[in-house]
This record gives sequence, structure tokens and C-alpha cells, in this order.
Amino acid sequence: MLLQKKMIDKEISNLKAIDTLIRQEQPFAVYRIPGEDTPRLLTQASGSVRLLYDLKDLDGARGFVIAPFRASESCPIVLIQPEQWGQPLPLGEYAEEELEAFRLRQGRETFSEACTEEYEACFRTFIEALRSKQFDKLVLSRKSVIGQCPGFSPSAVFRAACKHYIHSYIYLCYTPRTGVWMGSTPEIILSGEKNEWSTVALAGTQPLQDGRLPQEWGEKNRQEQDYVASYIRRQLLSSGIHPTESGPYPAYAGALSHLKTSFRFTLKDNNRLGSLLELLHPTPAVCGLPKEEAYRFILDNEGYDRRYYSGFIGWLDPDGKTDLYVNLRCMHIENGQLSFYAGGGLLASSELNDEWLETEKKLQTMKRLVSMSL
Ligand SMILES: C=C(O[C@H]1C=CC=C(C(=O)O)[C@@H]1O)C(=O)O
Repeated sequence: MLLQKKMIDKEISNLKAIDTLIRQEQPFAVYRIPGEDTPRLLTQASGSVRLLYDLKDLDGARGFVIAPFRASESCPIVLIQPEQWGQPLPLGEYAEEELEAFRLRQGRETFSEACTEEYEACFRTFIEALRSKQFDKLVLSRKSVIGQCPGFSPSAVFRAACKHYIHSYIYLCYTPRTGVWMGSTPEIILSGEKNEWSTVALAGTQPLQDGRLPQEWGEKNRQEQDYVASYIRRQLLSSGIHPTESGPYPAYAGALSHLKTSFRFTLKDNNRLGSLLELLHPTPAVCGLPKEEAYRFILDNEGYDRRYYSGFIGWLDPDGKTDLYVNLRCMHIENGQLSFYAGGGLLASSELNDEWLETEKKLQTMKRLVSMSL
């Protein structure tokens, strides 16, 4: 036991190097792909990170991408171009007691039932636009801010996320333009290499039932997910891509589950990944339908700036392997504050309290790790 503890401490101190990179304001990204044990660290010691304003400019590019919901002067697409790629950063063992303590705590969680006035006002604006049939679907999101406690360590939260959320993509990154972001997302936007590519349609939410995937999904969840699947099918077909599909089936996302359809396809030209991303982003899992109008409506009516939440992040490499994920269940660390982000898909039939509670549960994905790491 003592030996195990010593081993853990040694490996934590390796991971702690990340906290030093943040203090030194050096661009880096560390990420763990679902199914893999060891995160990879990449750093850019020299030169500035590349800034882009159009997803198409990612055609032929290679690097760690941090793309916002909507690119602008204040929120550009940022590309970290590391000198060294994917250095493994072992996490070490996690004591069984720690895993058990996490499970117990998760089982006892309570949620704030009362929504804020801001959320309620936005919900009413969004629902009115849905009920008048201006839109089929709209995603309403919000931000929840807490003060950073003394002793807060991003690397400790990152490590806990890797240990507890084995089915999600976990990342932590810093650049001077984006600041520090960290998240645990279940949603691929584009992944693959050579001649095998994939994306997913992920939507509809239910808590896990005794740690297991729920098998019964109601009409609202199914319809919400079907809008995303139809959109992805349509977008791919419009550019001559004929995918094979599987699903929808329930998939893990921390303490939650979503419905997922997987799309697999080949590409004629791997140097046009930026154009494909422009075709897909933002999907109705984070935006709405019809796409362009919903995009505008959210920017005008949501009442805050999503910044990099609901954009996408990950490694892009047209000649190697690409793993890009939608930036969900994420947090931004800035000026002694932690901002957590979450949203949910609304249909005309949505109810205020259910949607609020769903965002509370999604926000807990990162919040519970922060409070347990202190
Ligand atoms: C927009 C979010 O989740 C999306 C992904 C899965 C399920 C969703 C839902 O059920 O609403 C959302 O579309 C978020 O986590 O902030």
C-alpha cells in the first residue's frame, strides 16, 4: 500500500508539470482518448500559436485545434503546432478507496431545482420561437461560475477525469489567446486516418441507472437525436460522402447517457478536413435547425458568449491520425474563477424545469471533480 502510494505521488508529480506550464504561460495540450490508458502531452515552446478565422483554413493543417462555437477577432480558431508530438504522460494507479469514494459521493448528489431568472427568460424566448415553428430544434446553454479555491490544481482534476470517465475524451489546454480550458466530452466531431473516418450524432440525455445504460428512451429524446442524425446524413451526402450507419444506441458520458448514431465513411481527399468540419459544425447537438438561422438566433438571444464551449478541440493531422471532439462538459479557468458550461436541446414540447435540471447534471461532470480534488 505504501509502495503504491509512493508510486502514485511520483506520477502525480509528473503530471504536476502541467500546472507549471500554466504558470509559465506556455502553450500546451494534454489529452486522453477514450479506450487509451495514457494521456499525451504536446507543447509549443517556440513561435506563436497559429490563429485562423475560417474553418476552411484548417484544410491541410496539422496541430492541436481549439475552435470556438463561432470564430471572431476575440475568439479565433487556435492551432498549437508542437515541436514534439504526443509525449505519453502516465497517470499511475488510482487507489480503490478513491474510486469508491467517488461513486458514493456521486450517488448522494443533489441538484439546485430552482432555475435562475436569466435562464428562465432565455428559455421562454427559445420556446416561443420553437412553438411558432420558426425552428425545429434549438440548443440553449448557460455558464455557471464559482471562485477558484486555494490549492486548486488543474492537473489533479484532469487526472481524476481520466480515471473516472473512461468513455470520454479528456483534455486540458492553454494558449495565451484561449486561456486554460479543460473538459470531458463524449462527442466526436471527426475522427480517423487514411481511408477510415467517422463522426457521430449524439443527443438525448438520461442519467445512468445503477451505473448502467438506460434502455428505454422517450419520444422527446429520440426525436432530438434523430434531428442530429438526419442533419449529419444530409450534410455528408451533400458533399458526395456515403456513410454506413449504426444506431441509435445508448452511450456512456460520465454519470449520464446519450443516444448515439455512428457514421463511418471514406474521404477522397484528406487535405480537405477543414472544409468537412465547416460542413458539420455546429451540428444540431449544440446549435439547432435550420442551421444558419439557429446559429444567428443563439448568438443574438442566449445572453452570454459561449467562447470555446460547443466548438471543438483535438488533434488534427491529414497525414496521420485525427481525433476531434465537440467541446462539451468543459470549464474555463481564468482570473481566479472557474466557469462551467452546459446546454440542452429544446423542442417545442420541452419543459423549463426538466431542461434546467439536465444542465445542472451536465455541469456536475466537471464540478464534482473540482470539489473532490480539493
Ligand atoms: C449541448 C450539450 O450536450 C449535447 C450532447 C448530448 C446531449 C445533448 C442533449 O441531450 O441536449 C446535447 O445535444 C452539453 O453537454 O452542453
